Amino acid sequence: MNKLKILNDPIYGFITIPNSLIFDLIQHKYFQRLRRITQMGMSYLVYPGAHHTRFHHAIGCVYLMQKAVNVLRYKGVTISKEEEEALYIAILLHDIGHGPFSHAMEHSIVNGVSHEQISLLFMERLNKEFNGSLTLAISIFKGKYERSFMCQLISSQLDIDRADYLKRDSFYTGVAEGNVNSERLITMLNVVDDNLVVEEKGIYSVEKFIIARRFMYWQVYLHKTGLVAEQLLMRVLSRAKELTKKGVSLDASNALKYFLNNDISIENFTNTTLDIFYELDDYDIISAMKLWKNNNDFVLRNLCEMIINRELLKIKIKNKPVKTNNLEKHIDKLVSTHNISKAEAKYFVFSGDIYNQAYQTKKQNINILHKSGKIQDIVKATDHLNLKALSKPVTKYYICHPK
Ligand SMILES: Nc1nc2c(ncn2[C@H]2C[C@H](O)[C@@H](COP(=O)(O)OP(=O)(O)OP(=O)(O)O)O2)c(=O)[nH]1
Repeated sequence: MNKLKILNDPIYGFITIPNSLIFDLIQHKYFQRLRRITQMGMSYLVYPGAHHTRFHHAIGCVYLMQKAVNVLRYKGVTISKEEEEALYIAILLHDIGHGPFSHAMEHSIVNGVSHEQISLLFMERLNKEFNGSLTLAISIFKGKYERSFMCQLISSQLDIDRADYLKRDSFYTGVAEGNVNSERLITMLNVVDDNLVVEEKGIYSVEKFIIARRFMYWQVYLHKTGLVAEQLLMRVLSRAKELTKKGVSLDASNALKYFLNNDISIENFTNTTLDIFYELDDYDIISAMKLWKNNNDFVLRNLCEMIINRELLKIKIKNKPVKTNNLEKHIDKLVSTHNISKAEAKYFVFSGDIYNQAYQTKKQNINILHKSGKIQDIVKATDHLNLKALSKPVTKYYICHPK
């Protein structure tokens, strides 16, 4: 069977699958599941085109990693065949642990287990099945491999992940401001003492990249309507769990029922849990909400209806934390109009905060290599007045309540 396939990607054009192991991993049912996990959670309720999946993103990342390997080798950096393959595997599988709706449900299906931890569990399982062929990829993914630049290509402030998702999310949402020139950024990469650097002539592309990511966070990923939808989605699951604990039987797929019935944290995330997690994707959640919107429970029924019919709560973004009496006012109103308890009303009246930092000065810095050989953090190397200011973390606050 010919395993050297070519995929057609709307962003980069034809993507060649580099070898038969990568092909077998793509064909594997664990990876195919990513076709059913949306990349941007509920953002498609705001940007109707944003229906792309983790599958698209992972394949795009492999393409960019191939570019990076070629560019670095051309510049004289040695990368062995084994290292090259490990880089492709690590980037292909870096998001394999994302659950339904990606970030939107990360903290509601399981307790305190990140998608990176679940990605690692899948990689370790696949490593057994593929007789140890993923060992080096796992070491790179964990950031343990001694050649740091390889770990930095997988996870840093200028990594292949970000280079793909900004461009891809910009394409599928139609938000032009996120359209970074990923291929030029990669062309500017180099390695000094096994650390990733960007050549001086790439400074303006790096500036654009940092600003584009900031724009995408505030304008797209944390868009207030997407935010309220994702908050409602989390509440659907916590209400469903609460009802299940009280003995109410809810219709759902077996996989979803398992996570409603069991509080899973990293300590009890067993091999069986992983098998069941593999069964779970966006479709389980959508199907359940379609059934639950007719449930007798006021809270569950209304939360599901709001998402399915896109009749969301009102949301206001503020620069200061929301005052308790502001929340109480809306809670009391809901209690009296619907004759429900305060605890039930709190499913529809809540506040929270959102946070973003365009560039972190203290970890996984983006380093610029000057022609003189000097290496400098981008914040110091640039004459862009705003870049230092953009290193400050920004927190905003929100309140949600019925219209
Ligand atoms: N709708 C929505 N999408 C989000 C949110 N946070 C992140 N995303 C999307 C934007 C990107 O397509 C992708 C970025 O997250 P990943 O899990 O791929 O990477 P990671 O968390 O490492 O991102 P980072 O390196 O911190 O930028 O997820 C969110 O709160 N809501």
